[in-house]
Amino acid sequence: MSQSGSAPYEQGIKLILASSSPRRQELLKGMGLNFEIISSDADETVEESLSPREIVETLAVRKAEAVSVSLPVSYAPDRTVVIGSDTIVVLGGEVLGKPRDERDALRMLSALQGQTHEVFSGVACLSADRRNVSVSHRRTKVTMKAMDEQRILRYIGTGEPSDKAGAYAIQGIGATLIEGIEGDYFNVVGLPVSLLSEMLEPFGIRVI
Ligand SMILES: Cc1cn([C@H]2C[C@H](O)[C@@H](COP(=O)(O)OP(=O)(O)OP(=O)(O)O)O2)c(=O)[nH]c1=O
Repeated sequence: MSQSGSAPYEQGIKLILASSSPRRQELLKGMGLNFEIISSDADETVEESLSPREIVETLAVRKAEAVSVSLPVSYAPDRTVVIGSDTIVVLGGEVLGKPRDERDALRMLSALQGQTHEVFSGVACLSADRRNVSVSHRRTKVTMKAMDEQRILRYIGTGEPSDKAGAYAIQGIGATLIEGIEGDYFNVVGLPVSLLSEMLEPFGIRVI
């Protein structure tokens, strides 16, 4: 996937996305950057006392660190930057991650319908030697239309909710369930690209 002559390789830096999320891969591609994908197998359990911001930032760092420690020696640790990210949905203090099964998706969507919730995405950028670490997050408010159970079940039947925080995808059929948003749309999809571009600059990676 890496190519010479394209950012950030022209700057002599390798970029790695520590994510198996197709959404994050597409969004990073959309920034015009060349990168490699190495999925992280980091444990995603966190202490219940953490705030939403702390959860997404902790997990973003954990995912990036898990990949950085497993890199082969051919990656120059001071010239390799790893990106990790994590997204959660928060409704009235309750954190909603990815649904365990369809029943869990029904529970989540029944709670979210007709309400405004928040989506938090954390982003971590770190040099593979872990000398430079940058971590931040964005928060977006999303209002979902009121829906009856039949409509929710039909949406679950599309299969779209299964691997998405809060059991919906704003970028898919789920868009038709959304009344409005306040804040960064890309943050809801899983990667706040505008924030990420600012975070990459101190690592010598300029998007434009
Ligand atoms: C709210 C919402 C979430 N999502 C997705 C983004 C994330 O992929 C997922 C949240 O789960 P995450 O645990 O953040 O990410 P992941 O397991 O998919 O990928 P990885 O840990 O390897 O990076 O929910 C959407 O695609 N659309 C949405 O509207």
